[in-house]
Amino acid sequence: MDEAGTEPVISLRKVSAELGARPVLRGIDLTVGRGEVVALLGANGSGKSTAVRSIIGQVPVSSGTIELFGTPRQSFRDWARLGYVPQRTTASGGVPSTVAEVVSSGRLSRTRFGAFRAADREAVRRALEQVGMADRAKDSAGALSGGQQQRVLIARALVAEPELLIMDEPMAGVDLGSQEVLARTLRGQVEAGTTVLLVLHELGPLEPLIDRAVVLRDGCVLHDGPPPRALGQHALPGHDHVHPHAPAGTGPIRTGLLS
Ligand SMILES: Nc1ncnc2c1ncn2[C@@H]1O[C@H](COP(=O)(O)OP(=O)(O)OP(=O)(O)O)[C@@H](O)[C@H]1O
Repeated sequence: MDEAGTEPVISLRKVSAELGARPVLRGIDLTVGRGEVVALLGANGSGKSTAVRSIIGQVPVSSGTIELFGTPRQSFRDWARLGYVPQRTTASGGVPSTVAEVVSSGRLSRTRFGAFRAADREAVRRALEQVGMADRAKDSAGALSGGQQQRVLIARALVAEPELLIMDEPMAGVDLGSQEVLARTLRGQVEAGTTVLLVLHELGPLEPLIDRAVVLRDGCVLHDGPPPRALGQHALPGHDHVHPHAPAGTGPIRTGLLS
């Protein structure tokens, strides 16, 4: 643990990244302090996913520095301290596995030599309970609805009891019931002191939990401060965000994301 209590959990300074020949992040600064809940907002293609993927090392940066828990990302090894929920793909990944198996995979970083003990099995049960999926543990992950799969992916991130949770659009394509479960789960995490960085396309039901919002536009930070009021309320006509997971034919979702 950080003795001083002031060291940021995530720190990006002047980070730039290119995908192919395209500059996607253009010198962004982003700091997340211990216990903070920060929303990363912005229009489609503004660089939100690329920013979080650069933090976890999935996207190389061309300049700037990234630190996790005060350690330069290149030398950071303590990945069990971090839980990551990617932008939703299927929880089963095409491989037939049960809900309990998917969640157990998130616990490997906490086991000794991969051997599961009673405490690990208990952690899996608890994580599934947190997301309201304890009764589905033996079901095939591929047979679940999108919202249920998202709950399983969140349980997989929580099962290692991370200090930092990074989630890429956790509410995307998730039904109202699951959204409420996820908001409640996240509230529990925040109350327990977990630091959270969330990519969102609107604040929605998570708004009361958000301490600060960072809005990206075209790979640059447009706003860093209190969550802009208008952002959650679909307020500004003409500022559309088309969600990649939106069912065909639903049209753009208006979010007023200063795009
Ligand atoms: N593998 C890739 N190769 C080239 N360009 C890419 C690649 N992945 C993403 N991009 C481009 O990078 C830009 C930023 O993408 P990114 O996914 O970070 O945006 P985002 O803000 O998360 O968008 P969304 O809200 O749609 O998820 C987009 O213009 C996108 O087309």
